[in-house]
Amino acid sequence: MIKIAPSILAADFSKLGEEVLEVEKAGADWIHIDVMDGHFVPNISFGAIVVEALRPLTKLPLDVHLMIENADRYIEDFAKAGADYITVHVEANPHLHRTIQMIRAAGVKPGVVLNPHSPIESILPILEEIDLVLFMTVNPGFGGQKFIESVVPKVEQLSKVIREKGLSIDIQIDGGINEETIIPCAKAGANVFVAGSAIFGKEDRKAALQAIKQAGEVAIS
Ligand SMILES: O=C(CO)[C@H](O)[C@H](O)COP(=O)(O)O
Ligand SMILES: [Fe+2]
Repeated sequence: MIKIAPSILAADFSKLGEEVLEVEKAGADWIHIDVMDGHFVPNISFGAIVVEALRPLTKLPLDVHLMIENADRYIEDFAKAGADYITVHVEANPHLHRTIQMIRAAGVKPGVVLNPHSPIESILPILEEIDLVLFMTVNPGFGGQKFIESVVPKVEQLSKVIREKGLSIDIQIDGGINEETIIPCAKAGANVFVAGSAIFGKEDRKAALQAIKQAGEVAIS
């Protein structure tokens, strides 16, 4: 089953609550929340208070993508704010086991993120500990960038490993997803798709979201 997670990074921040409600009504499965610190990535977005503000508005899972250094220091804050998933970058977290255990201990589902150039080998030792792997198909930091197709074979490889090990792990793709780029990713085994500009950048969010979802479903049918 294909899940769509609109990224609020591309929403109108002056009416963020309404934007979230609109994509929920349009059929969103998760809400993707991009946290950027201006260190790990060159951009600054927002912190846990935004998660806390959105939590009472929706029952959808809040999927918090931490593009920050020292993630351990902020896990408790995001958990208390109401995150359902917290994903951390392998490139920014040298003590991944500890970080993942902290997320789990805080009652949140942990996931790891790989930048487009990062090999899947770096996460094989912790596959049993996580609920989600996120493949970046752009370099993190900004919305609206072009999809990097060379990530797709990595998705296929990991998907095979997960199947062989009999694990139940969501594979998420983030960056440049639209109704065309979702096709090779879904075929490669991904099942959760972040889309920012391809949904919030469109007048008719429902039509945009449903077109992306349907393209993914057709690809795997
Ligand atoms: O993590 C991100 C950027 O670092 C965003 O989730 C991603 O860029 C979504 O935006 P778009 O769909 O417009 O590419
Ligand atoms: Fe993201």
